[in-house]
Amino acid sequence: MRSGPLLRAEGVVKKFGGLTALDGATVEVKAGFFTLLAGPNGSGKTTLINVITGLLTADGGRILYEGRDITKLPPHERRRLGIFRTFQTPRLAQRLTVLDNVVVGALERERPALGRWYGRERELEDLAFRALKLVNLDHMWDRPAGELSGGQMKLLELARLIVSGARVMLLDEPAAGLNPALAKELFKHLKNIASSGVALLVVEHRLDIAVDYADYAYFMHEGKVVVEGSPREVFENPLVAQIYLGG
Ligand SMILES: Nc1ncnc2c1ncn2[C@@H]1O[C@H](COP(=O)(O)OP(=O)(O)OP(=O)(O)O)[C@@H](O)[C@H]1O
Repeated sequence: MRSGPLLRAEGVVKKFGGLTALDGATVEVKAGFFTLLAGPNGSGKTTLINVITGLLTADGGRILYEGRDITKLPPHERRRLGIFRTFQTPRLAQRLTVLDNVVVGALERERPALGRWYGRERELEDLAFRALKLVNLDHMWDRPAGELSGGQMKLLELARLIVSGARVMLLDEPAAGLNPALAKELFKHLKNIASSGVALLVVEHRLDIAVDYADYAYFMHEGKVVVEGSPREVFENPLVAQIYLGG
């Protein structure tokens, strides 16, 4: 496993008019690690994800990927490097089977060289099936995606990301709307995905339920990282409690 970070956002500044949403935020994401990005509402978490994907242009700081400065790359080129994000609502083909939804994800990755899969459909399905196994959806492989529960659709979207060659996954509140038990179930799968070698950065403000699954945590406040360390250390830091209570 690589020891340096795959991705580093360094001293990122982002202003919206007179409001400073990011005020020199620095985070690192390592391959094989599940990294948590926590903080109260409005602390800049989503803005940071948007700057990392290139959806927003930073006013200061830089984004490094494998040590290379990608601050000026447009979003589609960052995607090509393997930097992916999910959206609140999964984008799935409802009438295709669960397995075929993942196969389509794999084909998207190979778009310039689709022909190379002719006669190798079996191999492609095996790849898709392995991704389904990672998120515990393999038993549903032949069901239409439209029949899945909301939580299962999120898992299917993650399986698609796995086969589409994501090396960095940025997930903005993937457990939003899930009760604590289901959220923990999701975090368990996220831990497996990270262990498979992906650099995973997950926005979640409920530190208490994520603490046992993540490897590292950043806590943001007013556009800065104010506490970082093991999730347990961050969770138990008095400043963190104070900020949440104050908010
Ligand atoms: N497009 C925008 N235009 C103006 N202000 C914005 C914009 N996007 C975010 N902001 C402001 O920037 C600050 C940081 O917002 P951001 O959404 O990044 O916080 P967050 O930590 O993700 O919060 P939440 O947990 O509520 O999603 C907030 O004050 C927000 O109102």
